[in-house]
Amino acid sequence: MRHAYTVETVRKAEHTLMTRVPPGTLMQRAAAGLAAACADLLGRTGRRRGIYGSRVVALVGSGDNGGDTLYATARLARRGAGATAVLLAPEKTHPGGLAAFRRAGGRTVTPADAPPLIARADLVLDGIVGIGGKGGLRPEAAGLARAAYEARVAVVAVDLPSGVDASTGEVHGDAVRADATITFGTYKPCQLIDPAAEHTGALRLIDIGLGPYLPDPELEALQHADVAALLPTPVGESDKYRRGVVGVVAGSERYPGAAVLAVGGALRGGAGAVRYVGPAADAVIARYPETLVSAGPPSKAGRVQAWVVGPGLGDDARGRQAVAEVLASDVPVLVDADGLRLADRRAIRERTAPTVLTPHAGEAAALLEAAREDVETARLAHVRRLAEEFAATVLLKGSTTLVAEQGHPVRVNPTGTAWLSTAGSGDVLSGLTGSLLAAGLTARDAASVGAYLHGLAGRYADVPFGSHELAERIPEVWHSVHPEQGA
Ligand SMILES: NC(=O)C1=CN([C@@H]2O[C@H](COP(=O)(O)OP(=O)(O)OC[C@H]3O[C@@H](n4cnc5c(N)ncnc54)[C@H](OP(=O)(O)O)[C@@H]3O)[C@@H](O)[C@H]2O)[C@@H](O)CC1
Ligand SMILES: Nc1ncnc2c1ncn2[C@@H]1O[C@H](COP(=O)(O)OP(=O)(O)O)[C@@H](O)[C@H]1O
Ligand SMILES: [K+]
Repeated sequence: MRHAYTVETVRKAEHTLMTRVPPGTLMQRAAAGLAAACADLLGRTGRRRGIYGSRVVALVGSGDNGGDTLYATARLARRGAGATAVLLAPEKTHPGGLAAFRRAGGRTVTPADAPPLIARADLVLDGIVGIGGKGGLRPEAAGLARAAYEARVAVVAVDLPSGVDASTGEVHGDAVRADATITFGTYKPCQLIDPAAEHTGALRLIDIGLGPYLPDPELEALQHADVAALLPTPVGESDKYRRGVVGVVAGSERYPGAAVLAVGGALRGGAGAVRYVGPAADAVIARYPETLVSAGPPSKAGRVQAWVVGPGLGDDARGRQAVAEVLASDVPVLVDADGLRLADRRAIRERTAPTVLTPHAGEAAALLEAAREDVETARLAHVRRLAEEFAATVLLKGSTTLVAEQGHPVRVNPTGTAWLSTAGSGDVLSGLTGSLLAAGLTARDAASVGAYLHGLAGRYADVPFGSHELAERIPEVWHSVHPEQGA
């Protein structure tokens, strides 16, 4: 599991740790890790395939982020790199870092003289601001970031790409675009949540001894081992009912395909059986003959361990009634797509069994009466608000999928690809996640494991793919996560 913390928490932990180690220790740990990571990178990608003779340009701001950068660049200079520091605030530059840099033979220049040096560099270190940054980059710093981007030089962000909001992943104004980010002590939300995560590049954590001083995480991201431990596995005495039956209420005369896609996802999520309820039974059976189908209302369909309601449901009276019946049940319910529009807000809030809502940004905006772009630019705040207002587990889809439930750290999905933004891919996700719910995972685990597997399926599928491909890829994905199971 990867954990991330906001600036406030990082500062508190650092404060405690700093009282227990000699002054300057943490910065030296950070700089040593940073220099080693840059050395690796220069070895692999620099024009000279190594540190000696390489050209390193450090962009140095007024705080400790600039200090880390100067100490690290001094280390590279001592190993033969030609090092230049662009000082954005010469009179406020970290004095110890600057002295070390000069002793190592580094030279300093003004921002005005920097662009040609940046264009010829093998590596640019972004030490403009770290966790002390406020708002987007100031114009002078923004110009340097642009010069590096336009010259296609490799950029390593020190702690985080300067200009992004460390605690929320929001980006207000100009920010550095890094190829790699070397972060210290713990991950920060900006490295995991878009739009800031898009600026981060490859991410590496340097241990500076902060771990014991950090509280419960504010954000977490599952990794393969976490997902493997959560995947449902049939045991000796399992039968289809014990493995869980998932009911799928989806599709309409107009959108039969949504039913097929949701059922396809559900068949791959580990439940023992899939029960389909709705008017698209013929299409479902034609593709997946193992589905149990019924044409009547959900309340007459027989027992299930979890319901999925909404994909392609349309918005007529039948759909509305089906959503109400499902919400009135005493088993976990996942509400997606049209279901989100048809569901009565109070009925969701008053449920005692778990409820998972899976809106994309547009649906989330409608639920919160907010603007879509506000949801997209401040995903963390909005997913938390939804979880609170609806007293539900909320999976907010999009470029970064987030799962929020009150009283728990928000989960960030680390898998996925923009190729998933194709019609019907959300239907597969809802079926898959509902199946995990029926198999007995908690709402939060089902949502985060569903998003994880779905995201990997998108990465495994040959592009460009149609959404039906995603369900077919799940066994392969399952196997990659849990090598003793799956394809
Ligand atoms: N604490 C620790 O134990 C450890 C911390 N470590 C390191 O310290 C970093 C945090 O250092 P920090 O607190 O000095 O803040 P930092 O991010 O360098 O920036 C501060 C200055 O930047 C300026 N500025 C602000 N916004 C700006 C903008 N938009 N555009 C341009 N400039 C802007 C503003 O200056 P102003 O001009 O307003 O006076 C402000 O004072 C952390 O990320 C990590 O790298 C490691 O060594 C490990 C141990
Ligand atoms: N830019 C993106 N990067 C990664 N994943 C994305 C992106 N855009 C959308 N997705 C994913 O694609 C799926 C789309 O779901 P949804 O919006 O419900 O589409 P549909 O309604 O057509 O099924 C979601 O899983 C979402 O997280
Ligand atoms: K930085």
